[in-house]
Amino acid sequence: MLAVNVVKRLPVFTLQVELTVENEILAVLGPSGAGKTTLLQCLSGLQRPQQGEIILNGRVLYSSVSRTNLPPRCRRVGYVFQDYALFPHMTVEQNAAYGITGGRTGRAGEVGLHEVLEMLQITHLAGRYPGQISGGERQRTALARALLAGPELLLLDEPLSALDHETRLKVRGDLKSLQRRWGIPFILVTHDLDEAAFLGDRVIKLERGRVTGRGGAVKQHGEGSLVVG
Ligand SMILES: Nc1ncnc2c1ncn2[C@@H]1O[C@H](COP(=O)(O)OP(=O)(O)OP(=O)(O)O)[C@@H](O)[C@H]1O
Repeated sequence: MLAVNVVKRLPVFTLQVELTVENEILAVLGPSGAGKTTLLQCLSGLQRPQQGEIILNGRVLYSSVSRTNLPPRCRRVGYVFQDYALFPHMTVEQNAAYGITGGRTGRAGEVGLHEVLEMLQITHLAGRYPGQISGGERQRTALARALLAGPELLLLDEPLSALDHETRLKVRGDLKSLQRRWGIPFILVTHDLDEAAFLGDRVIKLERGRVTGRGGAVKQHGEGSLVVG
């Protein structure tokens, strides 16, 4: 379980978020500039909050009280970036294998590289380079790399935004079953209400750094409003 309570001052507002996430998908919805990426970066260790704490399965990743701030590589937090950030000079298999690090425990130890490639349906692309595969396939490769690092939490920043409509519909179903199979919390950032409703077991809406809506289910109610259920 992830427990978060952070405060981070930004130039135009203060990000102030308190939430817990079980082994489920939390969708974070909100307009551009609301602080969604900043929140993910605080969780992954790429940015440092000013106050609060972040606790993942009982491990303190950040605490302003005990002055703890684990570096990203020690957090066991996977991050799939909006543009997937694959290494262009490495094949699909090499990119995915980059996630495997010696001595780490977790699902990556049990489930090997080839099983993950198989699960994500990219085995036949193992020898290709990122420039030779589609957007959806690049996304799967980035997911494979993130999962093979054995994360206890997976962060996905607009994971479907680079995909066309049809691929998006397919991949979002796959993402949901992947989370069920992997059994760790996923936090997924999106602008898209429909996507949040489909993917999120729970949804929060972030505006100017504050949670302005929480719901178990999102219903479209007029122009993009969030009905807290
Ligand atoms: N390191 C930083 N230093 C200064 N300002 C920052 C920093 N990171 C983010 N900001 C500012 O904080 C606000 C929140 O940005 P953030 O990228 O978190 O929003 P977002 O909700 O992810 O937006 P988008 O959906 O457009 O990606 C913005 O006003 C941004 O300009």
